[in-house]
Amino acid sequence: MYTVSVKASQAYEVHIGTGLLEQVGSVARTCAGGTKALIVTDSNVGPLYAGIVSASLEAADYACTTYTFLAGEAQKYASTYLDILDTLARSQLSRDDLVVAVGGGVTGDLAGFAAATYLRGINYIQVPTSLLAQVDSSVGGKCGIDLEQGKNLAGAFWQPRAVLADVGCLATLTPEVFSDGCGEIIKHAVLADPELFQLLHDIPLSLDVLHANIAGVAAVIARSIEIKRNIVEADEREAGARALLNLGHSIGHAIEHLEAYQRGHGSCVAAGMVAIARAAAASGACEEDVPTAIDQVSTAMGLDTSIAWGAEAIFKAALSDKKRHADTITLVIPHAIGTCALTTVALKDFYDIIASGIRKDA
Ligand SMILES: NC(=O)c1ccc[n+]([C@@H]2O[C@H](COP(=O)([O-])OP(=O)(O)OC[C@H]3O[C@@H](n4cnc5c(N)ncnc54)[C@H](O)[C@@H]3O)[C@@H](O)[C@H]2O)c1
Ligand SMILES: O=C(O)C(=O)C[C@@H](O)[C@H](O)[C@H](O)COP(=O)(O)O
Ligand SMILES: [Zn+2]
Repeated sequence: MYTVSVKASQAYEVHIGTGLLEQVGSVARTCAGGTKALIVTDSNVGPLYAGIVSASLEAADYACTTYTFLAGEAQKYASTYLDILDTLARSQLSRDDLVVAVGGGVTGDLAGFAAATYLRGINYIQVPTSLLAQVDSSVGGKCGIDLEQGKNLAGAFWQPRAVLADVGCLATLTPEVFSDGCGEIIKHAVLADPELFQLLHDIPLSLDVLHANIAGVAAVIARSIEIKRNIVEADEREAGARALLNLGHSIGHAIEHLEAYQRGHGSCVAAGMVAIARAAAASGACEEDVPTAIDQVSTAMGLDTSIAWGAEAIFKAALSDKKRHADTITLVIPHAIGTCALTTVALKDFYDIIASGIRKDA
C-alpha cells in the first residue's frame, strides 16, 4: 500500500492499494466526524461497490444513504448537482456529516461540488474507482459541473478529507475506460517524469498488465498522484503553476465539447497533447521527437489521438477555456519529455497554433 500526503488548505492522505473499500468507514472516523453519510455513485459503479462502502460506513456508526445517478458525462450538469443538494437537505445532513464519492471522475466532480456548497461546505471523501479518477481527479480539490458553453465552467476548489484508491476496482473497467485513464498518466509523465514516460513506453498499461502485476500498476498510480500533488501543493488555487496540469486540455476540452462528450476525457487530452507538442515542435520550442513519442505511447495504451475537427471549430470551442483572458490565452507548452512551461499568447496566435498542431503532414 502507498500513502501520498497532500498539504493543502485541508491536509489529507491518499491511500493506494487493495482492500480499501472495506476501510472507508474506519478512515472516515479518523479524519471526519459526523453521524450521517451520503454515498454519491453512478448506475454502473453503485451496484458493484456502493454496498461494500455502505457496510463499512455503517460499521463505523454512520447512518448511510446512497444517491445513484445515471452514469456518464451527460449527467455532470446542474440538474444532477441540484438533485444531490436536495437529497442532502432531505436527509438532513448537518455540517459535521459526510459525502462519500464512489465512482469515476464524473462522480467525484459532482459529489465534491455538492459537498463544497451544501451548508457552505461539508466534509467529503473520495473513493475513486476509475483509473482516471485514481491518478488525477480525486486529488487536488477541483470539482464542478459542465455548462452548455463548455467543460467544468462552474465549480470550486474543495479538498477532500481523504482519498482511498482501491486498485482492485479497476478490474471491472471496460478496456476503453481503462485506456482513457492512461491519458492523464501520460500527461503527468510529460510534465515532470521522463523515467515514468520511458516505463509507459516499455510496458504500456492495460487490463492485462493490471491482472499480471497489480502492484506495478499501483506504483504507477502512486507516482502519478505524487506528480499532481507536488504541483497542487505549490499552487492550490491555480494562480500560476497549477495550470500546468492543463497540458493538452485547451484543445482536449474543445474536442470533448465538439464531440458532445461521447469521447473520453483522457483520449481528448492525449489528442490535445499531441497537437500542442506538434505545434511547439514546428516552431522550434519543443524537441522534434516529442509529438511522435507522445502519440506512440498514447496509441500503445489504446488511446485515440485523432482530431476530426478544423482549426476554426476547435478555436471557437476553446474560447471558454479558463486560461483565456480578454484577447490572450495561457497555454501549456511541452519543451521536452519532463519539461513543460506556461506561455501566454494572443488569441490570433492561438488560432495559428491550433492550425499547426492539427496539420496532418506536420
Ligand atoms: N477534478 C479534477 O481534477 C479532474 C481531473 C481529471 C478529469 N476530471 C473529470 O473526470 C471526468 C472523467 O472521469 P472518468 O473517466 O472516471 O469518467 P466517469 O466517472 O464517467 O467514469 C467512466 C465510466 O466508467 C465507469 N466506471 C467507473 N469506475 C468503474 C469500475 N470500477 N468498474 C466499472 N465501471 C466503472 C463509470 O460508470 C463510467 O461509465 C471528466 O468529467 C473530467 O472532466 C476531473
Ligand atoms: O487538477 C487540475 O488542476 C487539473 O487541471 C486536472 C485536469 O486533468 C482536469 O481535467 C481538470 O478538471 C481541468 O480543470 P479545468 O479548470 O481546466 O476545468
Ligand atoms: Zn484532465
